[in-house]
Amino acid sequence: MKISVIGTGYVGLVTGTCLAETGNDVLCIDINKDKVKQMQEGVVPIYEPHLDVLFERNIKAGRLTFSTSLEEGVSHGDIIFLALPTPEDEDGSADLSYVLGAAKDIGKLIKDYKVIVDKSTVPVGTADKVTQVIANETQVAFDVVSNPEFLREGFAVDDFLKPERIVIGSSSEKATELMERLYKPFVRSGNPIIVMDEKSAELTKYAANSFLATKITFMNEIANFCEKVGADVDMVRRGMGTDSRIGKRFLFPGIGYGGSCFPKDVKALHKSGKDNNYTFDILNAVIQVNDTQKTILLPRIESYFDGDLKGKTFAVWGLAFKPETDDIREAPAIYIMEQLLEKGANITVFDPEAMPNIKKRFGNTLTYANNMYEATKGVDALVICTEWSIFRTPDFDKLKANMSQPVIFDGRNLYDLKEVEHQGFYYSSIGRKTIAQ
Ligand SMILES: NC(=O)C1=CN([C@@H]2O[C@H](COP(=O)(O)OP(=O)(O)OC[C@H]3O[C@@H](n4cnc5c(N)ncnc54)[C@H](O)[C@@H]3O)[C@@H](O)[C@H]2O)C=CC1
Ligand SMILES: O=C(O)[C@H]1O[C@H](OP(=O)(O)OP(=O)(O)OC[C@H]2O[C@@H](n3ccc(=O)[nH]c3=O)[C@H](O)[C@@H]2O)[C@H](O)[C@@H](O)[C@@H]1O
Repeated sequence: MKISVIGTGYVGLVTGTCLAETGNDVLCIDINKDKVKQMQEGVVPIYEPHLDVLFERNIKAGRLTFSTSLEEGVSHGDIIFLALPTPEDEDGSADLSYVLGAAKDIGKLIKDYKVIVDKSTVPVGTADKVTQVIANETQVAFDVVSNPEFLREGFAVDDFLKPERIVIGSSSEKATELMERLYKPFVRSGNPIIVMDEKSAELTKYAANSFLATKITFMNEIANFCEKVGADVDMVRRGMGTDSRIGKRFLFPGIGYGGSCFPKDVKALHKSGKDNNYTFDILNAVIQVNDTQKTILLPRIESYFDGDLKGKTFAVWGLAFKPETDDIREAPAIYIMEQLLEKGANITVFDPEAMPNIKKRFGNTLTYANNMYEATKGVDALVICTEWSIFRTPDFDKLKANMSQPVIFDGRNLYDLKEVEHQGFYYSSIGRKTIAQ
């Protein structure tokens, strides 16, 4: 099939590449000229495991091409995916200007029947709005489908190629048939394509993300309570997670959820509630608890150093909002580092992939190390913000030799308490007892 993808961020790029992988002729459109040039030269503009192999293969096969021209995009695809940003607006709602702006332009350019697919995460009612905006510009027949994306950064290719489910919100038989045909190669494992109305599909996406954010937040609160009463959240997590009704995943406490989606999507659903005369009390609490959780290590760090961080030096390991990505959007590390800098501390950072993005944001206010050990030379404490595998089994002797004090504040519970105690570290983590030497 001929496919166009408008917007080549995470979702657009993965969607386009994976659809080319199953033999479709895919044209990806982006307004960012530099990005398009880079992609035309065969360079993947983001770090995402396994994407480069598929990307290269499909470009070579001529199935994956790039352009800045929306006109070309509208003429090329029988199915046109909108994978455009829906960032948080000032009032917490999803900013639909990219999606509706593109819809209007598509309306002006459309010459024959097309299926326009909302891949972006959008509030209930957006498919209707997109339909209206296009219909205002053209007499040509078209259908609008809601097809939310559930991929996770770091596992995006696998999630797209082997999805647990595909949700299609459509009230047109013709469009539904085309979408089912397009996705057929991805459901060979027996996972379902769930067809529903557009509004339910739109809400499914917000409900899924908000539920997962709530699950994490609940565990963060349990972790905080564990510290008050002397319980160990790792044990509680294991005890709970073996109940299949609860499940083992997304129960890991830490320094709050971040990323480009959970924070904005929880707020957008909360705001959607307000707009429809419904108060999501639970989401209100989730937003507040997560805001506090992001900087929960700070009072501990301050208290350890008797309230004076001026001139103290810290190593920060992990800057991305989670491992296996270079994405720093809403990364807890950012909030912690901003506050440490404000209090006069010096920081040396290391992350396997996110250093260039952090450099763009923090410039020379930070020192950038070439590896995890270099970051710890002469520091008063190590702060861990992301659970990259490389941080999980460090050489503790080397760390002790490098650091001016053996002190670790761990926002991701990477180490076994007995081991760090044995190694002679002061160790503060989340929801577990503090090891004080
Ligand atoms: N990042 C993720 O893991 C996931 C994101 N989503 C949703 O997918 C949507 C897109 O998210 P990301 O891919 O992260 O976005 P992104 O912000 O990484 O990329 C968006 C791309 O669209 C381009 N763009 C902006 N305006 C354009 C226009 N008028 N024409 C052509 N290109 C244009 C930008 O240059 C950029 O390359 C959002 O609604 C997001 O909530 C859904 C599931 C996963
Ligand atoms: O809509 C989206 O953009 C995507 O949002 C999330 O994917 P992603 O943001 O890539 O990352 P997750 O693995 O879900 O992690 C999100 C945040 O939660 C945190 N988290 C996750 C799991 C956990 O147990 N504890 C925890 O604190 C992570 O550190 C991270 O900051 C969802 O998992 C995807 O299904 C969804 O498509």
